[in-house]
Amino acid sequence: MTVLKKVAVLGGGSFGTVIANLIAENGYDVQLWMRDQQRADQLNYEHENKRYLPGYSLSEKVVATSDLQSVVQDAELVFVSIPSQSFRDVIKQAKPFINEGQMFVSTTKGIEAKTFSLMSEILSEELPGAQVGVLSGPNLAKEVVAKQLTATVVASESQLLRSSVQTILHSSYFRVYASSDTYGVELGGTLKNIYAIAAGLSAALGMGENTRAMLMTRSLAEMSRFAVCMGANPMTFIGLAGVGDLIVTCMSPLSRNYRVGHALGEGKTLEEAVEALGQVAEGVNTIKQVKEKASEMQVYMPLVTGLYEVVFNHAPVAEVVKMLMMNEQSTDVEFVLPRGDI
Ligand SMILES: NC(=O)C1=CN([C@@H]2O[C@H](COP(=O)(O)OP(=O)(O)OC[C@H]3O[C@@H](n4cnc5c(N)ncnc54)[C@H](O)[C@@H]3O)[C@@H](O)[C@H]2O)C=CC1
Ligand SMILES: O=C(CO)COP(=O)(O)O
Repeated sequence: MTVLKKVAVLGGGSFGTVIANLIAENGYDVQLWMRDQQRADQLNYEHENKRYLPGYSLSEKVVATSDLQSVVQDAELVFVSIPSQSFRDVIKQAKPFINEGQMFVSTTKGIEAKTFSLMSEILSEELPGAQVGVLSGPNLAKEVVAKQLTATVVASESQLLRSSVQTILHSSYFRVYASSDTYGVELGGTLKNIYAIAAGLSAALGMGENTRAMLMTRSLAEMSRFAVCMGANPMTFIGLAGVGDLIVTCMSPLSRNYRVGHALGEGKTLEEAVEALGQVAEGVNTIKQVKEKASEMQVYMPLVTGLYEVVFNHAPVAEVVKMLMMNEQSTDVEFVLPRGDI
């Protein structure tokens, strides 16, 4: 069994706090890096993250600080829960204190603008001597901290990293499966955010459950088609990090992406919807990045294209829906396996 002496989490938002708490509840000391020392002091004193997880009491073994060096230096395992657009910046700040062989696990479900890099790629680029992995699955932060039975996937080429993460996170209510398809697991968690926005939007417009089932199933087909073109294993998409996470975020008002979509459906502007949320909704940026990449790679993604028109070009939903429902049917084959031409 892996014995870890020092474990750290970067990012004191909803999910970083949840990961730190899972580790602490398993009996390990864990340091949580937050950029604001006042908030760190408050968390240490009250054992609660008042801003992101109000009302949930945290283990006393979670120790928060804004001193990045003391958190990452000599930590064998570091989880990174920083929103995608700040991720590289934080890793660059941490870089001077990092040594060869440390393990880094991203829990972030987004894509860096301009580079189309996923977070594991940023980690490998910035920290060439590190062992890199990702954690993804249907893991709504508030349900995990409430100890609802949950499963997730750790993916990495490193067997040591996979088993270390399983050891440190696994508990009676949190089950950790392992995968070697890092890219597929990470892409699944990232792409589903797009469709959660569409699901929230359709719910606010009063669309029915047949519609939601169609949307989710065709979303899975569309994201799998894209992922295969990008080199991921399509089988990953029928697992927790694919369809599992798609289900939870398209069904739950706890999902921030779903809530952004819902607010748009209620007539709010994108700016108002994001502002009211006060937390990260990665899917908003992901729509843009995936739409661009899909046209570059010539991948057919009608849902992404339609949602882009609604969210960024103010296209009327009714027109986009009509276009989606009425377009040329002769090419509609539900799926063709095993090449992944889904
Ligand atoms: N909340 C959830 O249920 C889950 C979230 N995730 C993913 O985890 C990532 C983080 O999400 P959440 O923690 O939920 O977001 P959040 O919005 O709750 O918190 C974000 C945290 O990052 C910090 N942050 C932002 N920019 C920073 C910077 N430049 N330097 C230092 N800290 C910075 C903020 O201060 C805040 O503490 C996202 O990619 C999300 O998709 C993954 C699984 C579940
Ligand atoms: O990824 C998540 C659950 O698995 C959280 O989704 P949101 O970022 O939409 O809240």
